[in-house]
Amino acid sequence: MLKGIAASDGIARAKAYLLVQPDLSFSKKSITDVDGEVARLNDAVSASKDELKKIREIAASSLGEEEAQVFDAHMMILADPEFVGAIETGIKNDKINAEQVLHNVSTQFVETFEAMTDNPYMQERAADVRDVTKRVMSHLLGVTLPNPALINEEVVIVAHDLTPSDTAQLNRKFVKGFVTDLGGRTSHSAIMARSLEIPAIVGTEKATAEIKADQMVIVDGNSGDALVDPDQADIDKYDQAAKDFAKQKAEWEKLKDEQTVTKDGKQLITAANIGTPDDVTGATDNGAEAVGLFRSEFLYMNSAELPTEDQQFAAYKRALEGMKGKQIVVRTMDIGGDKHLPYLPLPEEMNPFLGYRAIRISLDRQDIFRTQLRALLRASNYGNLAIMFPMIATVKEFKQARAIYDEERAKLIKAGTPVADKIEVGMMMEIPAAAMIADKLAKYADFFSIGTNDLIQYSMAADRGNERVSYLYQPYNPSILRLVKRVIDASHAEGKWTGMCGEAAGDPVMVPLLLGMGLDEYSMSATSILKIRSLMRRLDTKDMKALTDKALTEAETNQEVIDLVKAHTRA
Ligand SMILES: C=C(OP(=O)(O)O)C(=O)O
Ligand SMILES: [Mg+2]
Repeated sequence: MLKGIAASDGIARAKAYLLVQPDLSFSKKSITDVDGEVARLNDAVSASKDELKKIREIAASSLGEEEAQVFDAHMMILADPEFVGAIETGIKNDKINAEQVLHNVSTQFVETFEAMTDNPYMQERAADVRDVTKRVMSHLLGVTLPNPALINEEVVIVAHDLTPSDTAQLNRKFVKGFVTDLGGRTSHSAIMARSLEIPAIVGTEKATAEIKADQMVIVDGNSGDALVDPDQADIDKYDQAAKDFAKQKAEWEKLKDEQTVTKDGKQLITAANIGTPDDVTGATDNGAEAVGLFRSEFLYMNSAELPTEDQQFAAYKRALEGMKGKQIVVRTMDIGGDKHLPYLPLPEEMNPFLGYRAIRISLDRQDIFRTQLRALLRASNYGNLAIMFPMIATVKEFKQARAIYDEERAKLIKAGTPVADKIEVGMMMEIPAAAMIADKLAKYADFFSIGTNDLIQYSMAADRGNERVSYLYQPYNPSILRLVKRVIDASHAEGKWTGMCGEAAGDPVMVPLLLGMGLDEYSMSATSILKIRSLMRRLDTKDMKALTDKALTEAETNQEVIDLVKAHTRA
C-alpha cells in the first residue's frame, strides 16, 4: 500500500498506466554508413507521422477538434522539407548520428523561433518543434513516449507529476483515477482532478518506482491510500466503500435545487470554481449558485496560441449564458508559478511562485491584458459578470489594473458596444501583505475573494505543491485564521463582500470557522458543493461565532483548532 495526499474524492480500481517520460539521452557518434543513417531518420520520421495521425484522430473524437489541432502543427513540422531536409543534409555533411543532428537542427529552429519577439505566432512554434523532436528522438532510440491521448481502456494513471496540460488531455471515460509522486492538495493537477471528478492521490513520493505497468491499483481518493495488486478481500472492501460513497452522494444530490441556509436561517452562497466554459455544466449539475472563480488562464493553456479577443469573447459568453443569470467571477489570466504557456516563454526564475506572474504579467504585457478585458466587457451583456485580478499585493497594482479596465470600458462604450451597466471589479486576496492592508484595498475593490491556496503558501513560506513541506501547509493555523478574519471584517466595514475560492472553502473543518467569521460566498470544486451545503444546514451561525472566537483567542496550533471544530460540530 502507498500512502499519499487525498486529492480528489472517490474510489477507483483499474490497471496502472505509467505516464513516465523515457530516457531520451544519447551520445554523439561518427558514422560511415550515411545512407543507412538517413534511412534510419526517415523511418523514425514516418513512424512519428503515423503515430501523430492516430493521436490526432483519437484526440478529435474524445477531446474535441480544438484540442486535436495542436497535432496538426506537429505534422506540419514533419512535412516541412526545411526541417527534415536540414537533418538529412547534416547527416550527409557531418557524418554523425541522426540523434545528434536532430538535436542540433531542432535547437537552431527553437532558438530562431523564440527570437522572433515581434511575431508571437512564430514564437509559439518553438514549443511544437520541441514536442516533435521528442517524438522523432524516441523512435530513433527505440523507446516509447507515453501518449495519454491514445488510452482506450480503463486505467489508473501513475505519474511523477501531472502538469495542468497533461491533466487536460486525460479522457474521463477511460481514466478512472490517478496517483502521482509529487504534488499537494492544492496543486493544479489536484484541482483539475476534482473538477473532472477523478479520484486522485498525490505526493506519494514513490508511485512510479513501485507501481508497474498493468498492475491492478485501487485509488482511495478519500483517504489517500493506493493499493497495488489487491487481494479479493481488499477488492470486496473497496467495492463496498465505493457503493457507500455513491449512496452518500445520492443523499447530497437531493439538495441540488435547495438554497444554502444554515440551521438558524442565514443564507449563504455556495459556488463553483471552473476552468473552462464546459465546466459550467458540472457546476450547475452540482447545484452551484454562482461561479466564484473562473480560472481564465485555462483558456490560454488549452490553446496552441494566444486566444484572440473573439475567441475569448465566445468562451466567456458561453459560460455566462450557461449560468443563466447567476454570477460568474472571471479572474484575469493567472499565468506563472506552475502554469505555463508554451507560446509565451517566461524567463527562467529561481522562485517562479515569487516571480513574474499573474497581474504582474498583465500590467507589463498590457496588449494581452487589454484584449482579455475587452473580451470580458463585450461578453458582460450576456449574463451576470464580475471580474477580479489575481495576486494583487499593493493598492497601486489594484488601482493600475482598475484604471486599465475603466479605459477599455470607456472606449467600448464610446464605440457603441453594449456593455453591462454594473460589473463588480474585485481582487484575489492571496498575498499576506494585501491581507494586512485589506482595510485600504476595500476602499477600491468591490469585493475580495480569498485564495487560501496561495495565501497559506506565502504565509507559511511552504510551497503548496511540495509534499516534503506539506506538514506546514496548515489552513487552520491561527495565523491563517487571523488573516482571513481581518479580510472579511475589512470588506464588511466598507459595505463590501468577501468570498473564498481557495480549496479551504470546500473543507468541512474550515467551513464552520468561516461561517463564524461571516464569510459571504464559498467557492469550491463543483463536486464538493452539495457535501458543504448539507453540512451548513446542520450548523448554527451563533455557535460557529463562539467556536471561531475560541479558535482565534485560545488555540495555539493547527491541531488545536481541528480539535475545537470537531468538539463543536461533532463532525
Ligand atoms: C484560488 C486560488 O488560486 P489558484 O489556486 O489558481 O492559485 C488560490 O490561490 O487560492
Ligand atoms: Mg492563487
